[in-house]
Amino acid sequence: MEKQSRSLLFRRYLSFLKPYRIRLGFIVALGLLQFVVPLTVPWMTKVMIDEVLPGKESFWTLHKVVGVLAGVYVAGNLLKFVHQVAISRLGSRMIVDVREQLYRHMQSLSQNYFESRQVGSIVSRVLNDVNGAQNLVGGGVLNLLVDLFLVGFAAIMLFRLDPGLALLSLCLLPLYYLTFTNLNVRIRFAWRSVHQQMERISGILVERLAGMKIVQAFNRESIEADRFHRQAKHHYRYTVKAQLLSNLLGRASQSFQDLGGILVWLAGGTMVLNGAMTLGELIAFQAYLSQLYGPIQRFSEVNVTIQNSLSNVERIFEVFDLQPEVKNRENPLPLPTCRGDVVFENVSFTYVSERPVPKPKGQGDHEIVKPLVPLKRFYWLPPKTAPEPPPIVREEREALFNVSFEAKSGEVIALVGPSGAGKSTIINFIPRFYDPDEGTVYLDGRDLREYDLFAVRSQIALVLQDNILFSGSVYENIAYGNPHADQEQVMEAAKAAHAHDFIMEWDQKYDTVIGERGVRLSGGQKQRIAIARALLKNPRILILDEATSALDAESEYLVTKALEKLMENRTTFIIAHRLATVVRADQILVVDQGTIVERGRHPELLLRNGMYRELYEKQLKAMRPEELAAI
Ligand SMILES: Nc1ncnc2c1ncn2[C@@H]1O[C@H](COP(=O)(O)OP(=O)(O)OP(=O)(O)O)[C@@H](O)[C@H]1O
Repeated sequence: MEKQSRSLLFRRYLSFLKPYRIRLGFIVALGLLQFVVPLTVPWMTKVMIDEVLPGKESFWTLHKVVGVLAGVYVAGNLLKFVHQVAISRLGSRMIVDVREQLYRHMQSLSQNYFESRQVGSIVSRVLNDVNGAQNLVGGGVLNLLVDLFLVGFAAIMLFRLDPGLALLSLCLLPLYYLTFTNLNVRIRFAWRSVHQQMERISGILVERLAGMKIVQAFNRESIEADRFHRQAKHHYRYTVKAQLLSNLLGRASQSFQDLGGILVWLAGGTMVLNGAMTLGELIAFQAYLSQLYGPIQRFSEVNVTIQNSLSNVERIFEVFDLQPEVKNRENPLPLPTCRGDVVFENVSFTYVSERPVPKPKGQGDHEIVKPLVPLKRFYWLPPKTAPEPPPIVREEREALFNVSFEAKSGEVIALVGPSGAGKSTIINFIPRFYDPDEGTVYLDGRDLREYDLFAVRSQIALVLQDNILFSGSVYENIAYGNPHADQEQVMEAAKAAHAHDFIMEWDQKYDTVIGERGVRLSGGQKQRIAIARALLKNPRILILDEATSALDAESEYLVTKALEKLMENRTTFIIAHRLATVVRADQILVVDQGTIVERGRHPELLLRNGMYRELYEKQLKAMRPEELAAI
């Protein structure tokens, strides 16, 4: 991420307030009134002491002054209430926008982003960080604008009452500034540690909760609980440190305020005794002084919120600053109809991932954030930049070299080869999850990158090995393939996918709610619902990462039938694990170490005595008699 000064970060964040300019103006105006009204109080105290109480005015004047004072208090309170409500509503509204835009942006990011991060740490940005950032608007920060006016007004009044005394009372400010600057930078770093630690906790927590079966099967509960305890303990430590520093700053600014007051009592008291100042003037002076120090004191309190929230905001903008690797060119071509001719021409690709430098074994723990501290011990000026990002290693893994092949519309292309050969990498280029580093993928004769990304993806459906179903009803899961489909079409798709019968056996039928990732379903059922979802999309190109090996014979038969239906009249790419599919394919590509080593139809390849024949014979040996009969 580009290094950003805090003020730039603050301004970028506040740009989310742009649509609410009028509301913001109203809030600032209310805030001004809320503070200006009580500013009249010290002046009225002076009038009371110097004019009303010594008996220079009538009782009626006393009543009038007290009446005005009461009015000022009531108005002040009312204004404060309305002001607070308006601020919290604006803060919440703004956070909805930030969260929405962040989520939209995340969805536009390339697969690489999701593959190189833990789900929990991504979730932590959308939920925890955005929540924390809200306080920048809600937690009294907007009052600071108003406080600026208040400080100015109080300073003018102090100089009007007595310039010499005013200078004396302000001489502590430079010292206060240095204390503030140096404590402040430490508070910011402390909050950064807190948020980073929270991200680590949530990364591992989500992972372990999703894989609870493995945790329990390997009896790792108590080890996992210990890990959680260790992470939470560090989060606690960092939070305590951040709060301690914040508290220290609060007390320091209170002490400066008290010291200022004492100096004024000493010098001002002497002046009153010498007759150079009236008692009322001294009391008014003290009151204005506290109104000058009040905002400064408040600022040091609100500063805790600012520092905390700014480190959240930093993390939000880290995500906003990431650019999708795969995106539309300018004026992309529409793709209203698609034949489904796919050509790969000399495609090469290297996976590049960037991750923090791993700690050497025995030196530290990747589950715990190292406490972050400022670079210098003392700052005369507030430091301008964010801290250095952790050192990153760039890992490159060459995955494909010069892959070329041609798939004609309606053909079935099977990709076979050993694990890690590059089969999934090849099919990832078709929906543009990645773009090739070299070479070109053509669709209907044109470079895939010339088309609108959304249009390309709407022509493609995927049925993956580990089919992800979302929490919701079966109906919603199938309709995910085409939100415009009606009930009849959803049922048609389910029938074609051989899913209708088992769905109708459930009490709630299509309304049955399936758990997160479809845990209540068997492997074969999940697969058939995923096929129904793909059928409903009615794609021109179909990508199957076929995984029928884990299914029993009955499910496999039904899934195969469903797949055959799904493949009719579409260009189909299959990462084939089952010989039955491979044997019938129009073209078989044998992939090994990132290149296509053999290609052709089944009988030709068998004759070649190469890698295909080897794979074929290995599978043949492992086959059940009924599978052999099917071939
Ligand atoms: N996101 C990634 N980042 C880095 N390397 C990757 C990534 N995905 C795959 N690879 C690497 O690229 C190579 C090809 O992987 P790929 O998943 O395409 O193989 P595959 O033939 O589909 O394997 P399998 O049949 O086991 O699924 C492997 O060495 C793999 O480790």
